[in-house]
Amino acid sequence: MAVRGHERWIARNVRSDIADDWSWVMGHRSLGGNNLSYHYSSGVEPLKDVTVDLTGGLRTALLGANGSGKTTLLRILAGSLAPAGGQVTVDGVPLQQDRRGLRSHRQTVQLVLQNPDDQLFSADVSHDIAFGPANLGLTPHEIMERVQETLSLLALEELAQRPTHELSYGERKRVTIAGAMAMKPCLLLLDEPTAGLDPAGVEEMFDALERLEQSGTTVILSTHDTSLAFGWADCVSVLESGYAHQGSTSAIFRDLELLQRARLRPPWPVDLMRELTSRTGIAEGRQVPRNAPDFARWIDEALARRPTQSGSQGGAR
Ligand SMILES: Nc1ncnc2c1ncn2[C@@H]1O[C@H](COP(=O)(O)OP(=O)(O)OP(=O)(O)O)[C@@H](O)[C@H]1O
Repeated sequence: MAVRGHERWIARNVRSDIADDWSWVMGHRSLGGNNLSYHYSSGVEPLKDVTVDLTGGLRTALLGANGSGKTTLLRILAGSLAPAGGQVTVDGVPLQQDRRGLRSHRQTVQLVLQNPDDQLFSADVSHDIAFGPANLGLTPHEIMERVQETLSLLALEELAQRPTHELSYGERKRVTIAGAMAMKPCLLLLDEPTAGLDPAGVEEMFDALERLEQSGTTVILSTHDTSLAFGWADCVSVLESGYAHQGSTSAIFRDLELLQRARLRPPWPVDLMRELTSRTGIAEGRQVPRNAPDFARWIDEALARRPTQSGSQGGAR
């Protein structure tokens, strides 16, 4: 069976130890949404009363089924859509929905939409990445520096001169992230960044996201892939019937009723743990391992602890 790209990435990089200890988070900007509501002119009301807290330095996954309002919420948080009710805040300060407030907000928060073709404007990759910085009034030298920095951060150097319309879907997705990153935002909101990517593309995407995080950017992504969120995120916000349910990743994925209501499947490690518990009698109650190598270690330990027929502790092998 092919190993999916993000699972390979998670196996190498997951930070499962910090899910319930957020005390290390310092020096980042935080984004909040308080009691947000929104309705389209068609009458559809995807957000009724949504409160989310996107803490700087933490990986947050926004989860929800198709049509649950993920894109709508991200657009409101990024300032590209004004909420019907409620407030967006940065470090607790309400966003002013006027020209000045929104301009400054977009330097702090950048949104990358799901479809790259909605955000590619220029003929070639370098010009596209330069588009945002040029609008900030930077000098040509500063713009060039930002383009080079971003190309290298996202491992896109070889594509620098390529026409955007010739790029593959995955390459176009990385270029749109590069365009957002060139604005040097504190928070990067990604709408379904892995949708449509093959396993290698997903792995490259997560490698790139990790480099962004190392450069001090907080990444928030939306997805309906619960296994991806379980392996990657520190905390999770689930959109369901116009409301958000937020908590640490381990707490949210313990709530199987919530997942069912939200029309989401439990992540594979949660499913596997339940299956193993019911078949082998190994007691649940500990944190579910987040990836395959952790799972294998946990099984080895559990088998070693099992009493043998002679009454002594058994060995796994
Ligand atoms: N421009 C629009 N006009 C009218 N209704 C819209 C518009 N955009 C979205 N909607 C509706 O709002 C609801 C939420 O859409 P949204 O795109 O925010 O959901 P989503 O969770 O991102 O979905 P998906 O996972 O399918 O991308 C859907 O019912 C959708 O049909």
